[in-house]
Amino acid sequence: MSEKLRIVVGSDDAGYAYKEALRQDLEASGLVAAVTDVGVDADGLTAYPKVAIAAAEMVARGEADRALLVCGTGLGVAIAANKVKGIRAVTAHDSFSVERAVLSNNAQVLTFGQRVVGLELARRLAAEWLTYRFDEASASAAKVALMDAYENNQQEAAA
Ligand SMILES: O=C(CO)[C@H](O)COP(=O)(O)O
Repeated sequence: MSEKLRIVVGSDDAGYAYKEALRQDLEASGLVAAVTDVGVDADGLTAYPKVAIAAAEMVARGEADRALLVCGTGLGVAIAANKVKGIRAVTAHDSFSVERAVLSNNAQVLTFGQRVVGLELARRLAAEWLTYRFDEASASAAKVALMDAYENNQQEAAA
């Protein structure tokens, strides 16, 4: 068994119910070292970019290994998380994409849309997601490195 992951979960109000269900699944799985919930709470109205950026920054700082984020479509939280340096966030609502998000793209952030995907499928996809680990020795690693290199050069040019 691979090392257990530290996972941060978050949502806006449109993703709250799924975020709660997924957090409970993660906590009960026995496959996760720690689950951190960055909100929202039941009556929370925090805009999705704030929650997504808070979660992605935890991953970028090395305080969590991955983030699982939910909004209405999954798209807004992915876009916001991708603004954080070093973060690769994807929306994926099918099993193959969830697998490739980790194995091809080394994405640390997976997002779901509560208004798009059924709860039971989201729960199953999250369970599958936990089992994958990126292989730094794989052929995909050089492709991911190209994205990192572009991002790092952009940062240097802006400095
Ligand atoms: O899905 C969302 C963003 O991608 C969010 O839950 C709702 O955003 P809104 O349509 O701008 O309210």
